[in-house]
Amino acid sequence: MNELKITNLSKTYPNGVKALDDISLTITNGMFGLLGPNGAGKSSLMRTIATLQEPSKGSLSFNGTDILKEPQIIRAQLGYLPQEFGVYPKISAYKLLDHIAILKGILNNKDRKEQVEALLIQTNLYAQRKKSVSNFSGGMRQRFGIAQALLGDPKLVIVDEPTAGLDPEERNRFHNLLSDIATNMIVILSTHIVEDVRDLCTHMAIMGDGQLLTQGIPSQLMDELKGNIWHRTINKKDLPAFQKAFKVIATRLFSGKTQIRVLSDHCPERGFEMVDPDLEDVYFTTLINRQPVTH
Ligand SMILES: Nc1ncnc2c1ncn2[C@@H]1O[C@H](COP(=O)(O)OP(=O)(O)OP(=O)(O)O)[C@@H](O)[C@H]1O
Repeated sequence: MNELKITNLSKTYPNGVKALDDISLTITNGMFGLLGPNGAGKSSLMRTIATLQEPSKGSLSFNGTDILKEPQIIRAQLGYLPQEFGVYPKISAYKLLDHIAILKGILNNKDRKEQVEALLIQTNLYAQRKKSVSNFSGGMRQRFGIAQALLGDPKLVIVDEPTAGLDPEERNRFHNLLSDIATNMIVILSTHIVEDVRDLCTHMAIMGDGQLLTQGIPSQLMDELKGNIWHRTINKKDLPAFQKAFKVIATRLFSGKTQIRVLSDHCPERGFEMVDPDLEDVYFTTLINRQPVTH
């Protein structure tokens, strides 16, 4: 079992933005979902774990090794799919993956050929191996991104907002690929898409304004809200009045009608119906309450 331990981690950028504020979190094998709105600090946390930037305070250890003191230990065991992969050179997917493998230190020709071919097959890109990645669709690029992250048999894989812009079929394919790899390693999925976490993750945390607002097992976090989520269809023009009177956590359109979900430990008023909490309720309730977890 691998263990990533994050203790009291803070990061303030030179411009004064406090992107991470005293984060403590322990992550073990499986898919871990890190949810938060834009600017919450997810990418800052991912880059710090990947040792691409140093924290201002706090410590980070991987399987007992202090990775701030010995960053090469995590670098050798890390696969990273960043939010922006940059520009792809106009060479074939096979050649590019082979090149990245050399950069990762896989120098034995036979081993490298085996790994590159196996990963192209695993990510369903073998048939397209002679095509340039710059001509790939968004979904194919993301699968290529996973292939490069898996080179060298990592124990920790970080994927930052991987499904943004993918169509439902590609997203599904990408999800299956991620869940297949997460059995023997830690996979951290950083996203603002609640469904990605709901579909894939055994553990999760929610960040807001650089702070860790909650963490736990998705089903347990949903159970904790049982009896507190109420639903009602309203006229759109009445929305401001409902927002004034109740804690409206979400507004959804369904067949052109406005539906609201309200957080309350009792029936807010006649016409509301109690519903089973979903992960979006956990997410929005957490962001509205904004009480960081204390350790
Ligand atoms: N290199 C940097 N220098 C200064 N400020 C930064 C830097 N990188 C991020 N920030 C700021 O830190 C805060 C957290 O940003 P970060 O990118 O970590 O959040 P995020 O949750 O990943 O959001 P997004 O999904 O938009 O990437 C934001 O206010 C952002 O503007």
